[in-house]
Amino acid sequence: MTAVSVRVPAKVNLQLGVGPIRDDGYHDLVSVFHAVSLFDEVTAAPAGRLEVTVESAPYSRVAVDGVPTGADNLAARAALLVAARLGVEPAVALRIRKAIPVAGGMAGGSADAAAALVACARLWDDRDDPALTRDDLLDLASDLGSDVPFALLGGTAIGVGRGERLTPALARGVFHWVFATADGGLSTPAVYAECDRIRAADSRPGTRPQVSEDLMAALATGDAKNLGAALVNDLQPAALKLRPSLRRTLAAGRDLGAIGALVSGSGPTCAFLASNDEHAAELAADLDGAGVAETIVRASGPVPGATVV
Ligand SMILES: C[C@](O)(CO)[C@H](O)COP(=O)(O)OP(=O)(O)OC[C@H]1O[C@@H](n2ccc(N)nc2=O)[C@H](O)[C@@H]1O
Ligand SMILES: Nc1ncnc2c1ncn2[C@@H]1O[C@H](COP(=O)(O)OP(=O)(O)OP(=O)(O)O)[C@@H](O)[C@H]1O
Repeated sequence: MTAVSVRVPAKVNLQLGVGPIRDDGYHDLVSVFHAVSLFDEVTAAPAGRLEVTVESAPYSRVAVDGVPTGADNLAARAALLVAARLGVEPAVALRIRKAIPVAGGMAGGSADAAAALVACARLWDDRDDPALTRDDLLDLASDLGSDVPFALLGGTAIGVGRGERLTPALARGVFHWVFATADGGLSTPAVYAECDRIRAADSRPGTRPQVSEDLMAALATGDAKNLGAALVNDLQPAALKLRPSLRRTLAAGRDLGAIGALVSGSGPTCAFLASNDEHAAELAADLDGAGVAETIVRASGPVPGATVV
């Protein structure tokens, strides 16, 4: 069997509604996920034992030094789960080429896990009579992390529960984005904990979130301006508290004409919506010049989830 490569997209949450903390430590969410054209690639090749290498993708400047290469890499954990389910040895070399910022709020580790699930299933499962269905892969994905199922699905989708229970959303057209990455990541649990602290200090435990009607209407009609106005992230105040410099980044994007601006997921990457491709190119150049970010990258969405290439 030869090597299998899988390309997998980053995500931005168009809406991230966060409910009160649950007994299991997670928060009930309403998450409108949107997959964008910033891709990691995971190649799975037969090997003597499980090995992981991580590098920056060609033409990308992602700092990969903090990413684990042992069994705690999410892609390695995905390979181990698939091997256990199929009753085979996890004898695979996983080569991860990253363009998704690490600990950036764009679900890079989750994307690699989803890619490894697909790559290992293709490598080890019977093509004519597969033991693992798409639903089995989605179940394994949700065991790996709340964002992993969406990285399999891609497109635009509403996630509830921890964010792992997905329904595709009706979305028309293509949206053009500019992402401003930051130097150094933010820890997802730390951002959720800060969100709880802010709410406790305000005596507001958080209410059960609802899907934004305005957002769904903007998606269904492909109206970028209305989408920009409807973007919302309940984790943003916490991310700004932990990384105050992001206020300047968001303000710069708005001042330079972005039609929507928000922190992506748990941050610290900031996402800016442009009216069209040309506007995105201008906004990216202007944001680059403003010096308010580590790197500026353009992407469009929605794009498909983890795909064999
Ligand atoms: C911020 C988002 O990226 C938005 O899509 C996700 O909610 C985070 O998803 P993820 O990184 O896949 O998160 P997981 O690996 O499942 O959980 C990491 C930690 O994030 C917090 N967490 C995550 C999801 C959730 N619904 N509530 C939480 O409180 C918990 O502290 C948890 O221990
Ligand atoms: N394949 C991987 N790629 C990146 N990080 C990984 C990977 N496997 C494990 N990790 C660990 O996970 C941590 C979070 O990284 P990740 O890039 O997934 O963050 P994130 O994009 O903020 O996540 P999310 O948006 O899902 O909350 C990293 O600090 C790293 O130690």
